Amino acid sequence: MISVDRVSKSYGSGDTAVHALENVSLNIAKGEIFGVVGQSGAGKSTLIRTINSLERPDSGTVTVDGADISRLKGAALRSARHNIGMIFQHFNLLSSRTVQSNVELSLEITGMDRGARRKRVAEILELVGLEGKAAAYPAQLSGGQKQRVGIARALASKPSVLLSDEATSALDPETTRQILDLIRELSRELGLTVMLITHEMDVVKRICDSAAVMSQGRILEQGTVEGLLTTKKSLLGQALFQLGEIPKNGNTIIEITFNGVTADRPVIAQLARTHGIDVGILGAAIETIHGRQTGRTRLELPGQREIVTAAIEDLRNQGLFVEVIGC
Ligand SMILES: Nc1ncnc2c1ncn2[C@@H]1O[C@H](COP(=O)(O)OP(=O)(O)OP(=O)(O)O)[C@@H](O)[C@H]1O
Repeated sequence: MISVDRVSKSYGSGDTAVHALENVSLNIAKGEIFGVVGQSGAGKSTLIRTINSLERPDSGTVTVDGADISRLKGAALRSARHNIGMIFQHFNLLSSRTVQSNVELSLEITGMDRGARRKRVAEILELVGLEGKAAAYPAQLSGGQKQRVGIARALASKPSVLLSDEATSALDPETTRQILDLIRELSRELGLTVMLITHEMDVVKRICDSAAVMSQGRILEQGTVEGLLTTKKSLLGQALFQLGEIPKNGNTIIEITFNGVTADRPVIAQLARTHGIDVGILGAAIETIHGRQTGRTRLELPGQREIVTAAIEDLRNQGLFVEVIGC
């Protein structure tokens, strides 16, 4: 649905040039929720702006729903842009207009008649949980309600793509969860493809199917969230699963990676029972992602080397990924 192919974009020239994007490639499938994470200045906003064509890449191609958006002009570009909705950190609502009027504005531009606009606004406000709020002004709404208006406005013209630029960064944790859940529901219900940029790893964990980590204009890694989280060397995995120092006391220290299938098995109890090992849990970072458990646990296995080796072998034979990280 969205394909970014070897896109580069610099600002300025010569020694002072800033390479905001360097040879960036990614593919987002229809209906997928794709997160882009990275520190400030990583190039996330530039990337999102090349996707809605607010920026033209210096080289490379951006295709959205089959349209080469990096090269379109005039009416063709305007039409391709109608297929892309966008939501923002600070909502960007017009304070002098009601909720109804804010949402309707995006439909006026498409030339839809007044009756059809009213009907569509009522529909979309219900979808985002704002029925009864059509006559309210932005100042009368909570942050979460304002973002719901932002989402309604972005989706009013039935785009197939939603771009989110730090849409939950100004919201408290509970409201963030509600808005993320709403985006996920809408994506599933409407078959909407979502690309969201964020500096919050938790956002990725909560709703994304796939993610890319950016730094200094480059993509450092990308893949499915489950894949990234269970890959030990993954930056995303490390950021989410911080298990602290490895003790050096002569005991064997292992890490078990759970990949969604095995996490609900009583692995540790079984290890203690079957092999008579007095297992110590040094840390665990298990998350439920899309209803499946994913993560790592760090265990200390005291006792005779042969018994511990046999126990590790046993875990591996159960299909678990086990690494010995200290002994
Ligand atoms: N219009 C511009 N002119 C000059 N430099 C720019 C422009 N827009 C972005 N940059 C530079 O490009 C780099 C990438 O910026 P960008 O805004 O894409 O990063 P970001 O990851 O979105 O950061 P943030 O999270 O702070 O918004 C930065 O070094 C920034 O200073």
